[in-house]
Amino acid sequence: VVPLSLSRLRPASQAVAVSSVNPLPKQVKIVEVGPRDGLQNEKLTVPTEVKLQFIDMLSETGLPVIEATSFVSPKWIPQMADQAEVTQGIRKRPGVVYPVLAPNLKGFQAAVKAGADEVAIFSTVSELFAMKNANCSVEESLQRAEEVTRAAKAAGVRVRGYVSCVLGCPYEGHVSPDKVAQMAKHIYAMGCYEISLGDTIGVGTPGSMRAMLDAVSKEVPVDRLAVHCHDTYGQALANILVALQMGVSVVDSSVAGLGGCPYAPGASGNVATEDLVYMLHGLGIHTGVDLQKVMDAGAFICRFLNRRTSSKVAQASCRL
Ligand SMILES: CC(C)(COP(=O)([O-])OP(=O)([O-])OC[C@H]1O[C@@H](n2cnc3c(N)ncnc32)[C@H](O)[C@@H]1OP(=O)([O-])[O-])[C@@H](O)C(=O)NCCC(=O)NCCSC(=O)C[C@@](C)(O)CC(=O)[O-]
Repeated sequence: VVPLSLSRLRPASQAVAVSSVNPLPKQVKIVEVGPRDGLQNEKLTVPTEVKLQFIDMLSETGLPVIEATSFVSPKWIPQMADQAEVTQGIRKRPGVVYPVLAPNLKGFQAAVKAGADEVAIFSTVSELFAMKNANCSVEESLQRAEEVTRAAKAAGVRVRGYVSCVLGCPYEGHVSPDKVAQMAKHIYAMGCYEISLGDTIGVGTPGSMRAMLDAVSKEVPVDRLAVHCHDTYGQALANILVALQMGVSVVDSSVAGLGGCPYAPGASGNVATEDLVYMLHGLGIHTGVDLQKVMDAGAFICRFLNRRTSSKVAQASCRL
């Protein structure tokens, strides 16, 4: 396990020009990643019927996208071994999309067989992270992604793309915004309809988020970008606010702040969906999401996992 070293990550310290920002979006699409990113790192095996009840509860909240599971190797991520049963068992609510992660063609084919109507591919800017996370080089991860996007196009399946470690890598430290921009451009050109920029280890600041989005939005239209912020250093909401100010209107989050990549040592969960919704509604931004129902889903899964929610909003609402 390589510890997160602040000196190697060189957090950006440039001034953020908040006075010259764009108006905030009127509406934000929230991509709930709790059932996948949220659960993939949990030691306790969550039974399929609990996962399905969790997803069904999330389906009732107004969330438009719920990433349900991942078709990765069960040897690598045992928690996702029931990917086909989960995909088949969801009570799909009309209007809600249920993407699944597909790291390679084998995963894609299994996902389609199980009835997935959207998949997500992933790559990264870090050679060491690619090796730890997917046992391949960055180049190989792109080849796999290319195979998936080609097969998806032929099958009429939409593909979302992730770029990981966009604000820092647990193994390589500082990441150049230009490198992220080139990777995002590459994945976008493959045919992904949206590129989610992952601060996998949550080391970004509003300064580094701004610098990275400045570079990426020169290569990919900003309305095709999403941000995916882990909250390890408590910067996620601030980083998301900067992204909104820069025109991003799609944000990934995880109910109860669950999550983290098993191959990103030291990283904590995603920004909590409850906290994100609270902030967005406070800014007058429409999400279509019912906060109380999200808190109920968070309480349900936390009860099962026997853990305290990481959502500050859920914690506060219990005290009130
Ligand atoms: C990518 C692989 C599969 C390569 O795994 P590998 O071992 O290098 O692949 P392989 O092709 O040599 O195959 C080895 C075995 O795995 C099987 N296999 C091969 N592919 C599959 C598949 N799709 N589903 C099920 N089984 C599969 C294959 O059939 C074979 O089985 P065996 O012959 O040994 O019995 C592996 O490294 C893996 O599953 N890694 C897990 C990666 C992962 O899930 N990471 C976490 C998600 S990414 C993330 O969290 C970041 C993100 C997206 O949230 C954004 C952010 O925060 O930045």
